[in-house]
Amino acid sequence: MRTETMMTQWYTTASTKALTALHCCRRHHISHPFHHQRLTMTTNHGGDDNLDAIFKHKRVLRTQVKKVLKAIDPSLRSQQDNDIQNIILGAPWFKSSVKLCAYISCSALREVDTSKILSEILKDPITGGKKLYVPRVEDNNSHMRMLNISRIDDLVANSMDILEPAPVDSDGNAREDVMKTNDPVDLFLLPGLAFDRSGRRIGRGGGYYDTFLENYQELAKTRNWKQPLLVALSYSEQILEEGVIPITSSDVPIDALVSPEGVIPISTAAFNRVDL
Ligand SMILES: Nc1nc2c(c(=O)[nH]1)N(C=O)[C@@H](CNc1ccc(C(=O)N[C@@H](CCC(=O)O)C(=O)O)cc1)CN2
Ligand SMILES: Nc1ncnc2c1ncn2[C@@H]1O[C@H](COP(=O)(O)OP(=O)(O)OP(=O)(O)O)[C@@H](O)[C@H]1O
Repeated sequence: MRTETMMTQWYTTASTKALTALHCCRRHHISHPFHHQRLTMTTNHGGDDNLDAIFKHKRVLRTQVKKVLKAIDPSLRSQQDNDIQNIILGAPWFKSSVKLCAYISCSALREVDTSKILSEILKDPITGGKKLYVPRVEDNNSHMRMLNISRIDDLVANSMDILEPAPVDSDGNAREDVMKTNDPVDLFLLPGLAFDRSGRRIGRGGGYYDTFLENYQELAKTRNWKQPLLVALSYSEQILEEGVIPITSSDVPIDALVSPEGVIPISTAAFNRVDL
């Protein structure tokens, strides 16, 4: 009873903070794009024994952020889409990347548009020198693969209405799975619903990305590869105040955020990229 009351209080305070953060974002449009705080995120808020409360709180935050995203004026959203994509296209860490994993944005989900970035990568895959891998959900067990595509036409809508590649290409050959390749991925462009400036990220609740990233990081470690830079794309309204996003030990922290105001480096890896 006492624990329940305490949890409800914590949960209510956190929700109020989240709403305040959302309102602040909307009014002030984030005035400090470069936040020089290094990432030290090994503990979680409340511990895994509070898992139910954490998942419940994440669900509340998802609902609130979705509402805010739906309320953004389409022309302002489109402006943010352009700004974010232009920042990425002009960034040295993007230009120098050779093997990338990126998401195929879904406008119905109000995700930051990636179409311009994807077209640029796929424009001239031979001379452009970049290889692209995109998500394909395999089952309901949080299992996602990243498969190679070389043309936007390689994509078909899945049951969730998100475009994804068929497992085989038009010639009937199995698409390359990034977990089975011999070279490291340098860059992940990640979707998400909410973020903070310390690297916390909330996805859509499937656990797909966290599971995938943990497996990929493990693979990179066993092969002695440099870890990829994990960069999330975020509308200003999705960056929440510190202390609002609860995390568990399964949540993989991001290295940097790109919002219309600029790149926000977070981890030591991001700060060490002198070109960031
Ligand atoms: N563009 C894109 N592709 C992606 C992801 C993503 O977040 N964005 N995923 C990242 O995991 C995986 C797919 N996971 C997804 C999980 C939920 C929903 C979705 O439509 N959720 C609804 C709520 C559904 C419900 O609660 O019943 C929503 O968010 O409104 C979509 C994709 C792989 N591909
Ligand atoms: N109360 C709960 N107890 C244990 N596991 C849960 C609970 N609620 C949800 N989960 C599971 O935890 C996993 C991860 O959820 P989480 O909220 O971390 O996802 P996410 O970070 O939004 O997703 P993604 O990694 O795809 O972006 C999901 O597979 C979900 O089914």
